[in-house]
Order: sequence, then structure tokens, then C-alpha cells
Amino acid sequence: MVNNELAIKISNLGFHYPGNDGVTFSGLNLKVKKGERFGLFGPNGAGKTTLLSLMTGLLSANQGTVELLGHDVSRHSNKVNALFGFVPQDFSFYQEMSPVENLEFFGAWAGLNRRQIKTRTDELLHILGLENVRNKQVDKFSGGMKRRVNLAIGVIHDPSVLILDEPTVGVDVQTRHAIINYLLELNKNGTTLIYTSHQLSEAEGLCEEVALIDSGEIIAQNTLTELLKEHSKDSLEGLFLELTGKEYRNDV
Ligand SMILES: Nc1ncnc2c1ncn2[C@@H]1O[C@H](COP(=O)(O)OP(=O)(O)OP(=O)(O)O)[C@@H](O)[C@H]1O
Repeated sequence: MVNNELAIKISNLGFHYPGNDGVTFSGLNLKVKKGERFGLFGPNGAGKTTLLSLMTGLLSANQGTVELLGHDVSRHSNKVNALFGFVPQDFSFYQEMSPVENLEFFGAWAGLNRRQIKTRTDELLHILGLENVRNKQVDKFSGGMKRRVNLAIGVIHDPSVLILDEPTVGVDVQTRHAIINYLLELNKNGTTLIYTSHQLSEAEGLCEEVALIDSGEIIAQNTLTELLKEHSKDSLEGLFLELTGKEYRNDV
């Protein structure tokens, strides 16, 4: 039966990269409730991107299950693909095309018809402040403008669950505000947000539920308020340093 309460349910997840390089997950469990603003934080190399890639089915688990709104992601069904949007850390669009051409391409790929693509494209370019460059080639854009194009592509099909891997890395204050406010607006309208970032003060304003990950293990999960109270900390950064230590991470 489809579980209507959980956006993500990861059960007994086992994963390692071929050749056992990099992070290993062994019996990892994680639940994210529908409608939540969930943040996943951890040091470099902790396994955040790997875990997000397992959530979206981009990587396949060696063991256990990943369910997205009650559907097994390993089946790669059109139904599952329509339910989530993914905003990857690396730019995932065609640099030689314009925002409009990219949104047309990714909108069609997501199964939207021409009319839906046109409506969503106009709406998103307006919300994300890209109207005046709608027909310009993206490779000429600044980092912040490219981040906004990346985000527009991830939400073109209005997904129920939006998974974002460091969506504000390298952007200026204006773009950061615009992106975070847009994410809060999406969440107000029901979109579940699953987000990772190293911008911990930004994350404090966005996330209500928080998980910390280190070396492939979830070492804490609760509401941000409860975690801060439990560890007598007044910031996510303080909590992060207490739970993950102060050493550099040089895993290769
Ligand atoms: N394709 C791959 N093959 C082998 N190892 C990999 C691969 N991708 C990542 N790794 C390794 O797995 C570990 C976890 O990487 P991952 O990108 O998930 O970490 P992260 O928490 O997202 O880090 P960051 O904060 O630096 O983005 C790292 O040691 C990384 O080098």
C-alpha cells in the first residue's frame, strides 16, 4: 500500500561504489515526512550527494529500499519521475542553449505538453528574474544566473518533492535571498524540500527538520529546535562542530 505520510522512506540501505571506493552505507534508515523542509548536513565526503543520488534513483542501492511518496525508486517509473525534481550541485543544462530552449527541452522530457511548457517557462523566468535574458545563451551567464536556470529546470514539472544539492553555492546575497524565498513559497504550497548545503546560517532559516551525516551514517536527526536544545547549542554550526569534530576531511 502507498504510504501517504512520508515523502522519503529509506530502509536498511546498503551501498558502496564499485571497487569499494568512497563512502559506504550499511543499514541506513531515514524518513522524511511529506510537506517538510528537510536539511541533510555533513562534512565534505560524508555521503550527502551519494545519498541524494540514491533517493532519486540515479544510483542503485546494493541492499534495502528507497521509497518516494510510497513508490520504489529503483523501478524508475514515469510515475516516480513525475513526483520529484532534482537540482544537482553541478549545472545540468545545455550551456549553448538559452533558458527558454533548456526549459522547453527539459519540460518535454518531463512529459509536459507545449502549452504547459510555455506557461511554466513564462512563470519561472518571471519568478527567478530571468525574463530579460530568456533568449540569451546560458554559457554567458554569471554563476548566480546559472544557479537560477538550474533551479527552474528542477521545478519545471511542479514536482511534489524537490531534492536540492547545494542550490546556492557560489551565489551573491541577492540570488541567495531569491532562491531561499522561492523555496519557502514552494513549501508553503505543499512541496516537500530535501536540501543539502554548507551554508549553515542559510539552512537555519530554511529547514525545520535536520539530519547530520558523517562517514555514511546518520548521526543525529530531529527538528532543528529540538537538536539545538538537546545539545545546548544556539546555532547549527555549533551543533555541526560538536557532532562531527573539527578535523579536516581528506578522504579520496
Ligand atoms: N563515483 C564515485 N566513485 C567512487 N567514489 C565516489 C564517487 N562519488 C563520490 N565518491 C566518494 O564518496 C565519498 C562521498 O562523496 P559525496 O559526494 O557523497 O560526499 P558529500 O557529503 O556530498 O561531499 P561534499 O560536501 O564535498 O559535496 C567521497 O569520499 C567521494 O570521494
